Amino acid sequence: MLEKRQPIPVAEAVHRVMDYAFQAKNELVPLTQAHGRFIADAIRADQDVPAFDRSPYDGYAIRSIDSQGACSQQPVRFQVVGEIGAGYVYDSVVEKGQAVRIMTGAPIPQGCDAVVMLEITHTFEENQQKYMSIKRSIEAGTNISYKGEDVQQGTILIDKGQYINPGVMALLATFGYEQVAVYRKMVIGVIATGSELLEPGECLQPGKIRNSNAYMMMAQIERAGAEVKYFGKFSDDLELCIKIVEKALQEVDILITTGGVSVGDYDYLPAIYQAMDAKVLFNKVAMRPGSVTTVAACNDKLLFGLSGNPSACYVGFELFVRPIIRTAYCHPQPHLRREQARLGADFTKPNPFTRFVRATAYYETGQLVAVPSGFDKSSAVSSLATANAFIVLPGGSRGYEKGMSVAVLLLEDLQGSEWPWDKLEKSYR
Ligand SMILES: Nc1nc2c(c(=O)[nH]1)N[C@H]1C(S)=C(S)[C@@H](COP(=O)(O)OP(=O)(O)OC[C@H]3O[C@@H](n4cnc5c(N)ncnc54)[C@H](O)[C@@H]3O)O[C@H]1N2
Ligand code: MOO
Ligand SMILES: [Mg+2]
Repeated sequence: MLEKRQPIPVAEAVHRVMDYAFQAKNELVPLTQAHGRFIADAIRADQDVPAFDRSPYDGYAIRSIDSQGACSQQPVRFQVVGEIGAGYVYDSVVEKGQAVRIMTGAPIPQGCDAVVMLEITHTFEENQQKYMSIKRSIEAGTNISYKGEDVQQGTILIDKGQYINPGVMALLATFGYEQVAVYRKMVIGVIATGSELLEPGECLQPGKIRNSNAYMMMAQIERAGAEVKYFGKFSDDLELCIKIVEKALQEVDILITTGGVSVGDYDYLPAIYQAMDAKVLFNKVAMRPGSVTTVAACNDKLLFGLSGNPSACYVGFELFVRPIIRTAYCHPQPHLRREQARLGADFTKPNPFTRFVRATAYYETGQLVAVPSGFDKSSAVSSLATANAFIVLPGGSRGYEKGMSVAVLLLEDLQGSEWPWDKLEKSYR
C-alpha cells in the first residue's frame, strides 16, 4: 500500500529545516578575494578617519585671525612660506601673516585653522618672495576636514555575518585588513536523477531531455554564496545510488538531489533515505510548485530531495536551502526578502496550496509591481530566466486580479528577511 503523504504548511517545513541550521567555520582570505563573502569578525575602527585634520581643497592654509578686515578695497596679503602635498607633513609652525600652499588631502599645518580655496586667491611675487592675497575675511574652521569626522576610533562599523560588498572592501582596506576572516564557503553537493537526462553537449534523442536543473542549481548555490560539488547523474541501479549518496554526503556539508522524490517506480529517493536510516523531516509541503519537496537528515547532515520539475526545484532551493546557507554565515536575515507589491497582471488559477509564482518585479513610480514571468507549470523552465521574484499567493483562493496587493519574495536582493512567513494574508485591492 502506498504511504499517504501529509502536506505540511510552508512555514512549518522551513522551521523543521532551520532546526538543523549550523554555523560555518572561519577562514582567512586575502583582501582581494573577500568581495562577495560573509565577514566572520566585526570591523571595529582602530583609528579615527581621517586620522588628522586635513584640507578638502587645493588652496592655502592660513591663520583665520590674519584675514580679519579683508575686503575688495583692502585685500589682505600673506607671505607664502611653503608648500605641502597630500602624504607629507609641514614641519614648521605657521606664524602671523604667513600662508602655506596646500593640496587636497594634506594635513593642516600647525598654527593654521582655515583653508582658502585657490580660486578666491590672488598670487604675486615681490623681491623673489611669493605672496597671496584675499579680498574677504575667513572664519576659523573654514574648509577643514576634522580628524574623526568620518569615523571615530572604537566604532563598530560592520557586524559579523555581513555580506562584503565594494563599500565593505573600502572599509577593510581603510583599516588595514590585508587578510580578512570570512565564513568558509559551504560545499553543496548536487546529484541529478533520471535516465531521461542528457548533458548539454549531447544530442537530443526520442524521450530524452537535457539536464537543466543541475546547472540551474549550481548557479543558485553560487548566488546564495556557497560552493558546488557536482556528482553528475544517478545510475538506474538502486544499490549503486545508495552508495553514491552515502559517499557524496561525506564530501559535502549538504547534499541536494533533483528528481526521484515522488511516487514513480523509478523515484528512488524515498528508498535511499530508508536504506540510509535518514530521518525524513517532511515529504510533502502544501505549496505549488514543489509539493513533493523532501528533506531528510542523516547524521546531522541535510539531504534535500528537490523535485525534478525545474520550476519546483528552483523554488525548493530558494525556500529551504538558501536560508541554511545564509545562517551558516551568521547572516541575521537569511531568508528571501519579503515585500508587498501590486500584481501587474491577472492570475486566474485557483490555489488550493500556497503558490509561488515566478515573477518579474520592478518599480513603477515608486511602487513595486510584480508580473508573472511566463508559463506557470511546475515543469516550466522558460519562466525562470526572467524571474527575479516569487509572488506568494496563499492557498484557498480562486485567483487574483491585476491591481491587487500581493506578498513577493525577492530573489536577487542581498538584505534578506528574518522570517517572511508570518501573516501571509489573503490579498486585497
Ligand atoms: N501519482 C503522482 N504523480 C506525481 C505526483 C504525485 O503526487 N502523484 N507529484 C507530481 C509532482 S507535484 C511533481 S513536482 C513531480 C515530481 O517528480 P520527481 O521529483 O519524482 O521528479 P522526476 O519524476 O524525476 O521528474 C519529474 C520531471 O522533471 C524532469 N526532470 C527531472 N530531472 C531533471 C533535470 N535534472 N533537469 C530537467 N528536468 C528534469 C523529468 O524529466 C520529469 O519530467 O511528480 C509528479 N508526479
Ligand atoms: O511538487 Mo509539484 O511541483 O507541486 O508540481
Ligand atoms: Mg518522479
